[in-house]
Amino acid sequence: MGNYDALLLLSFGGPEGPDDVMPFLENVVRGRGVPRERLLEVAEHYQSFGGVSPINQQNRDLIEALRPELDVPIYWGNRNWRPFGEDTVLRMKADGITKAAVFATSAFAGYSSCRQYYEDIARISVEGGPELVKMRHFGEHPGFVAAMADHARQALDRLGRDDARLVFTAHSIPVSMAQTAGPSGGLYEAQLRRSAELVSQALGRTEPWELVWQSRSGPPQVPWLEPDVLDHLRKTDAPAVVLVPIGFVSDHMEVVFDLDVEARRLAAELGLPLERAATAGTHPRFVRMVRELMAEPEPAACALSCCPAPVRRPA
Ligand SMILES: CC1=C(CCC(=O)O)c2cc3nc(cc4[nH]c(cc5[nH]c(cc1n2)c(C)c5CCC(=O)O)c(CCC(=O)O)c4C)C(CCC(=O)O)=C3C
Ligand SMILES: [Fe+2]
Repeated sequence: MGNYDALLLLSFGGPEGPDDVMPFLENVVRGRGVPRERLLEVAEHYQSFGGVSPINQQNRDLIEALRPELDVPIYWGNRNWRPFGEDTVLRMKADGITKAAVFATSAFAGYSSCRQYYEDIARISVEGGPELVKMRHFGEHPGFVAAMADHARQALDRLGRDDARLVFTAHSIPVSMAQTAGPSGGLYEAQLRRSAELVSQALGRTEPWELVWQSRSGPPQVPWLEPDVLDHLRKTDAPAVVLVPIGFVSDHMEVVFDLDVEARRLAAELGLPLERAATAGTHPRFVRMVRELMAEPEPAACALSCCPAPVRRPA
């Protein structure tokens, strides 16, 4: 395997109990101008799941699935909650790790999905500690595509009808952030569309699919990518829908709340047959992809001008 002596799984982090929820959310939105009401609403989503985000267990499961695949130690650190990346890197240094591949749990270009992980790497890196090399975007990698296609197929089978439409979903982001994603802009959406098309092709489908957005945050006066998945379901002429959360790598809170609770409830009200495809999670082909990424030539870091941080607004 390449010349890495460890893998660092770098993730978002999430609360592990009711008392963690508000401090976690404060970490996430520090300086990002997310209105208080939105924060309290999202806190309720977490509290309705006992204050526990599924993302941490998902990451633990991914690490267990990766162990037999890799011949180097695997470390885990987060941006917004324990185990914090800062602490993990100190352990890696103490263990004598010199150069680690960084697998960020986010597949596509953009500030939130890519640049912010570079910022994390810069912040947590320490003198005499491991060099941290971020792996490339993987939303169009055959391993990711095959895992998503497999899960979409299973959801189609559960629904049991061949007239269902594939409706891909991804996290909405501010329009300004979408416009500055990638070296020449628009790369978040462009990569998502290519990935969705590859999944559709892998299923041998020629029917049209759609890409819609979910989990909008931020102040209402700032435009974010649309249409929202719920608005889309209200208007769709599709006789049945399979939601494919292509923009997420595991079934975390946005997926289990915004899709499995909200979208499902709406579909039931509308009488619209709907299933949700699983995310890549620990699909064996996805797990193998991590090893394949580590065996590739060391990826060049994105240019610093790429996916700039949004202008900060006070809450
Ligand atoms: C593109 C994207 C991804 C996908 C790529 C990736 O996976 O990295 C993603 C993932 C995630 N987002 C997550 C959670 C949150 N995101 C928030 C807020 C925001 N997300 C944004 C974008 C994205 N977010 C943006 C532009 C904001 C506005 C504030 C800001 O500019 O930062 C907020 C604040 C409250 C609110 O929702 O308003 C929370 C709690 C969790 C953890 C879930 C769990 O606990 O299971 C995960 C994996
Ligand atoms: Fe988010």
